[in-house]
Amino acid sequence: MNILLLGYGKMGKAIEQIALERGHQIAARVDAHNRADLETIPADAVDVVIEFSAPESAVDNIKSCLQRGWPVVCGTTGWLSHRTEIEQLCQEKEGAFFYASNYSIGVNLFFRLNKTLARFMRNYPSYHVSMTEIHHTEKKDAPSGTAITLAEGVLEGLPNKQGWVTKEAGDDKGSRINSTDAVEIESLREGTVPGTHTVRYDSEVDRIEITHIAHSRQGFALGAVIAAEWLIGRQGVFGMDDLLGSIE
Ligand SMILES: NC(=O)C1=CN([C@@H]2O[C@H](COP(=O)(O)OP(=O)(O)OC[C@H]3O[C@@H](n4cnc5c(N)ncnc54)[C@H](OP(=O)(O)O)[C@@H]3O)[C@@H](O)[C@H]2O)C=CC1
Ligand SMILES: O=C(O)C1=N[C@H](C(=O)O)C[C@H](O)C1
Repeated sequence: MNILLLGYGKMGKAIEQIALERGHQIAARVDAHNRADLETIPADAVDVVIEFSAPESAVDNIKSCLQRGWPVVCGTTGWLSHRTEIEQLCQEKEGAFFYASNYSIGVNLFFRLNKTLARFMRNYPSYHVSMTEIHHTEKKDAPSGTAITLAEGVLEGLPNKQGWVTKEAGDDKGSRINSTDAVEIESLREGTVPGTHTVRYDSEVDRIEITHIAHSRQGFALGAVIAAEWLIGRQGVFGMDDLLGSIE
């Protein structure tokens, strides 16, 4: 397939390498410097767009591609307040849109483990749930998209929790509620860490915790290319559960 890479930074380059190894072609590479070129690319030169750019650019990028009739696989985080708008546009254009906060197969298994653990902890209110995510210092958004998905999974399992809050005051993009009623997320930025997520349950006497550690960006990139291969020929709005459900 002919892939348009929209965003050609750390992820765009990792995706390019895996796409080429899997026999695909790169139709174009677009980043902030040559964004205007997007409008000049012939519609039939592109089978699918893989969009990993920045929180502030994702919405315009996705809209432009759906308007052109291109299927879009998006991995950019930090733009989800516009999700309904994008999904409506996709339906209106009878297009195809795939989003995941994390394309790694391992993280998606971890999401399921997290939901199961949260359901299991429902009857043990003496345990306090909290989360930590660690990423490289270039990351623009906090908390990570993956941490938000994990928090949503915890909230599904623990109906007494009222939302999520970030640990640092002033960085709260969740509901502003008492942290004892909420899932607390701590965001740390260290060196070149690709992505580490921990969910922990602390009591007076012990701690249960689960952690996913990405050793590199390869897992994210491979998942995004597999999602692009899967998306071709489909119409609608999709996520990793659709993809994994169809290959299990
Ligand atoms: N869902 C997932 O599995 C994963 C998601 N991510 C997310 O993907 C995104 C990108 O991450 P990463 O590659 O590490 O970031 P980088 O900062 O390394 O790369 C971002 C790229 O986007 C480009 N860009 C910025 N603005 C625009 C624009 N308006 N149009 C097109 N391109 C633009 C930048 O161009 P320039 O260099 O010219 O500024 C750069 O090439 C982040 O939101 C991150 O959270 C990351 C890993 C996994
Ligand atoms: O910015 C990153 O690097 C990552 N972003 C995603 C997120 O916000 O969850 C996924 C991964 O953890 C790497």
